[in-house]
Amino acid sequence: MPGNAGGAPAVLKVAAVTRRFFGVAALDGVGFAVPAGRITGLIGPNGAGKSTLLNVVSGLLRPDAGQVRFEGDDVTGMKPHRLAARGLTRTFQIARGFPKMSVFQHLMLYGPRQPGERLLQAPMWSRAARDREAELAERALAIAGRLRLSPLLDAPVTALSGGQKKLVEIGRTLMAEPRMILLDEPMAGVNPSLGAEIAAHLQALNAEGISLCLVEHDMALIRQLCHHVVVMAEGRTLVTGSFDEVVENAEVQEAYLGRRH
Ligand SMILES: Nc1ncnc2c1ncn2[C@@H]1O[C@H](COP(=O)(O)OP(=O)(O)OP(=O)(O)O)[C@@H](O)[C@H]1O
Repeated sequence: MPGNAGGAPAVLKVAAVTRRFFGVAALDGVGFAVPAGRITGLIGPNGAGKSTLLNVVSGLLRPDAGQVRFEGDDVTGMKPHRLAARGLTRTFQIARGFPKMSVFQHLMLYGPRQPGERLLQAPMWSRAARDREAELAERALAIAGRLRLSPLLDAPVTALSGGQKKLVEIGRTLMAEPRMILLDEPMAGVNPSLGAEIAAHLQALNAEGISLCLVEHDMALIRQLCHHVVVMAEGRTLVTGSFDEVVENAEVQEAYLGRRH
């Protein structure tokens, strides 16, 4: 297992975040810090609030109370495209997308553009927009290459396996040149060999300085990948620490594993 977070400064801070659905708190004052330049695992039993938290941090849901800070700035409630422009992106558990579009078109769709620029309106493009589009195409090809998606660039996303879709999700986030990526179950339902490949990609991205925070149920993967682990239960943070520290914790064993020593 990698060493612990070792006092790295926080890239992301979640403070006292509450989010209710029909009066019931899915998040109930949750707070924790994600160390910069590391891989953080966000774990907890079903219904703990992990997906809701990811939705709040990535701007899909507004919290009822509390604050989210990214690189020191208050980004609470900021829309996903603005967060992406600031360097914070996310993947989805089930890849979203447009069934008729190819892998290449998907990647291109998520490249950062200047305000007013639109894909597929070639006659209206300015020279600068065309140059930018060419840059984005080059970037999409490079990302597909590193994720071993090049042979699939022209394939419609519907033709991909679950694991390949997860790779496109990662590729999509990389188009925004992120400094931090939130990943919602990046290996769930993926065959073991592609899962190992995805794990290696995540480690390589992290080695390049991108902070990662992933929700994942597979404890072996959390142990293998994560420098730091945040355990949630019932909408709150139960404990944070290295994998070994959190699994030793009696409250975690009771809440997460359903047993006490
Ligand atoms: N859109 C919604 N409307 C109503 N309740 C919701 C909604 N989204 C989440 N909840 C509720 O909020 C609580 C937390 O759910 P959430 O999906 O965030 O947990 P989780 O930790 O991601 O669970 P899992 O590991 O099963 O995905 C659950 O009780 C869930 O039923």
